[in-house]
Amino acid sequence: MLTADLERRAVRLGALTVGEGPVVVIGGPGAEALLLDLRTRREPAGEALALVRAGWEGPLLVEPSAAGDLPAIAAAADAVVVGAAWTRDLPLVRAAARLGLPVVVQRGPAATLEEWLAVAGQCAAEGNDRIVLCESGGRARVAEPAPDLALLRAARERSGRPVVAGLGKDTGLAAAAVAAGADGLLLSPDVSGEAVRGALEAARVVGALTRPETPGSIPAARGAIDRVDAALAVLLERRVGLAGVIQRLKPVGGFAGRDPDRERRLVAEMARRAPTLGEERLAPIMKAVIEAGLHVAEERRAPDGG
Ligand SMILES: O=C(O)C(=O)C[C@]1(C(=O)O)C=C[C@@H](O)C=C1
Repeated sequence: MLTADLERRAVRLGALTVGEGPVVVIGGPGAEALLLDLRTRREPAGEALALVRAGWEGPLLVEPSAAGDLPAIAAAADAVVVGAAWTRDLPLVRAAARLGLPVVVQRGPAATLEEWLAVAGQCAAEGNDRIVLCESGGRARVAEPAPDLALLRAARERSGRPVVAGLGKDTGLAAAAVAAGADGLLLSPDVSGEAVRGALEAARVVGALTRPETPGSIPAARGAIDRVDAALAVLLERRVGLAGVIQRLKPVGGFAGRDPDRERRLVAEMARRAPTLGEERLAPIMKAVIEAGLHVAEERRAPDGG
């Protein structure tokens, strides 16, 4: 039995790596990889793929509408998606695994963890170990299927394989899925641009807080730093708003009402979570942050003559 101690088997989908590094967003236009569901297309597979490829050179994941689509997929896609509807069709699963492409294995809505991992095992038995699991949930609770995040977590731990959360068009659970450990978010091909942007933001900001990264190159390390800075910026913006509220509530606000004791205490508290920096290095950082907040509060009060 595989355990969480085993090195996670990251899978490359074209230029995109799933399972190590940042959370990836797959789906419609604006995402890092596109998803093409041939079940929704009228043209033959080859034509539909040529159309998509004419406008997109990046990673492309394709779900077949029938076994006959597989050769066209092998020729033009970066991964084949074995959707929930196919997981009971073992000949198709095996044929998909033999294409030589990574396989995304979606859990059937009623499948248990064991049944789901057994489908992945069928792919591995064909000599294809480039498997990504996809948890999209069942139809038990809400009109739209929603991923079972506990199951996603368990699948990731048990298999050591990357797991993506299938969110469809509703990206309301994007942040929760990233926090639960999803390696990627899989959206519908026809999802709105706004939903894609929301998923990308959740992947960056929540991923920065919850997902350890060990980048091995300067661009990867800069990418990781950019994600941490994105989370820092969100928190700094929130902090400046709260600091403004407190200036209005205090009997004497602004620079005149500065409270050095409170500033020392909050730096000491932060040093517990940032021991590498420690109080001495955090103090000037927080001084700059606090003073920026006080300047903004004074600017905002100025028009009222306050
Ligand atoms: O806690 C306060 O009294 C505030 O005004 C907020 C705040 C801060 O930004 O955290 C700002 C100025 C004070 O010197 C201490 C803290």
